[in-house]
Amino acid sequence: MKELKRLNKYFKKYKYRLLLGVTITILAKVFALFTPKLIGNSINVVAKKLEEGDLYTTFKADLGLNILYLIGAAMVAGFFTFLMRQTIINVSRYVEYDLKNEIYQQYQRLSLNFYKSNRTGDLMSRITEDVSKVRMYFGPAIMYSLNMITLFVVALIYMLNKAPLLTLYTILPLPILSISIYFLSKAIHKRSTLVQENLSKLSAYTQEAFSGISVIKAYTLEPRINESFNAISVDQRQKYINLTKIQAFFFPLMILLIGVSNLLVIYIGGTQYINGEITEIGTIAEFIIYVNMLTWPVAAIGWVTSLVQEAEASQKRINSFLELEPEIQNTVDETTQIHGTIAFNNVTFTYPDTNITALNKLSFNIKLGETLAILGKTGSGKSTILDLIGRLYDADSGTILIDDKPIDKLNLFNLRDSIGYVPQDAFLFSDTIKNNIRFGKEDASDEQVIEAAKNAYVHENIVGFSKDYDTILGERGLTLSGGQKQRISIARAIIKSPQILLFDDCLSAVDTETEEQILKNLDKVSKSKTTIIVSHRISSAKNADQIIVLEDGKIIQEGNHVSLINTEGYYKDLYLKQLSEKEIS
Ligand SMILES: Nc1ncnc2c1ncn2[C@@H]1O[C@H](COP(=O)(O)OP(=O)(O)OP(=O)(O)O)[C@@H](O)[C@H]1O
Repeated sequence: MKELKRLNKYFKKYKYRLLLGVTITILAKVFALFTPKLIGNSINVVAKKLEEGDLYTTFKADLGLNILYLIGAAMVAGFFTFLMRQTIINVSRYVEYDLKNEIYQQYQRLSLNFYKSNRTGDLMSRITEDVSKVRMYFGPAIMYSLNMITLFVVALIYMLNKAPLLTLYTILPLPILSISIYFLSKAIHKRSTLVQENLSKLSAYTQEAFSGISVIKAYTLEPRINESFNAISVDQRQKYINLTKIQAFFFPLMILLIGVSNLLVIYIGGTQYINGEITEIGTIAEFIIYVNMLTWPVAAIGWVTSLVQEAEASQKRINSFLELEPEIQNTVDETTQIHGTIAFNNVTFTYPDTNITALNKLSFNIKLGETLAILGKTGSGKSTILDLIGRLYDADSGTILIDDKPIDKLNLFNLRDSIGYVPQDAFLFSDTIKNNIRFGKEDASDEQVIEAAKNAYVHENIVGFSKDYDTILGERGLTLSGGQKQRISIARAIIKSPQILLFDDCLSAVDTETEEQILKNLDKVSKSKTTIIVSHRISSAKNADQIIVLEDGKIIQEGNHVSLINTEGYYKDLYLKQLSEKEIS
């Protein structure tokens, strides 16, 4: 129960609703337990008529009254049972909602590395499957426990009052039922976990196959994919069959044990009645109903125990995420104004998961409003520089200064707010083009959206779509070309009008003429802003105030376009190569 302690705050939060739920549950059960008594009484009335030949009118009146009470008690019990579910199960839904939000907010707080070291499937299952297991602890587990306790206490008092010895014999098989259901529930849980695991494997496989459908078709991989899919499906079928087999024991076991209890009541109750130890025949009927009413709550002890164990295991997994502290922390509460000078002094950074040293004692300075272009072979550390400026990671050694202040002494949210970042792989949400651009500035007017799109040189493309800016993108919407995606992603950064603009090789999918046009526009919009352009093309870098060339996380060349094309090295070689390519084309 240690892990579930974290949930006590929710008991506090919903204490009044829960208290109401407890009261209602007790009332519901008390009224439900009138039924066996009244049925017993009715049978006694009939027996009296048969034995003593009561007047027909007295018999009718007595029986009628009993039936009336019976209907009344059943209706009241039914009403309270409805309210019981409305309170306790509702509380479990509120807790489920709160817990999902708590986990989601924690996910948002955690740093990028957390996402790198955990699979998306795991993150999803914490918030869906694990939370729903925990909800079972709050809802059904509490409700059935209360049910069981109330029923047991009240029924036992009634029963012991009526026939103590018969009571003992009647409840004898019940613990066996409870223990068997506990083991059965555990076995069911084990097998259903296997089914769940295989199901996620199956859906992950299918999802990947659908995402890569063009590769599958191009390489005619369908038979091979079908074969693998079939193998997982067969496995899934077997796991389901195993689960069904064990589930099939559940009700027969209950019926068997109820049958045994009923037999005991009839046999022992009958013998006692014959011997005169029980005076009323109605008692036997009353006890049979008690046994049947107690069976499910007693079986529920076993079920509830396994529910609590599952909830504890799920909460343990949830806690392991909730207790994580983000690696990147905001240490400054007051607002910090960012202007945009950037300085790297001897910065070294190694990715913790791969142990790759992406930057090695790197130093450079960018003045306010200047443009720096970064070139270099793939894997030389260009994108890593941009990640460190946005504090997606912290450097291992050396210092990064923004406006002459160490980066970690700035308000993290102000820092990120002042950056317009265009990633290498443009990511667009399944929403309209307009809203995708507006992600950069929530309150942007339509005119501002159009202006940004024009500057990113994508306006013409957008107005060519039938719903222009209201065109939906994403899986069920329009598929854009790589270059169009990149330019919408640029428009998103421009509209923000940030102090620092970071472009990570985001013109790679556009032709050189469009690139030139966009760069011209960018020059206009980034007049007083600090800009870093990562690229593999000389054309993107040539107008920058400063150019650095990286290799293995170190600067191997720096200068401006003119100085670098006059120096032997990577830049000049690339320039000559791209120049000849241009001539060919
Ligand atoms: N998230 C990450 N986790 C672990 N290692 C990484 C991660 N990102 C990059 N690396 C490694 O760090 C090195 C530098 O990567 P980086 O992405 O900065 O290079 P790049 O110069 O931008 O490359 P490209 O031109 O291909 O985009 C590479 O060797 C890469 O494998």
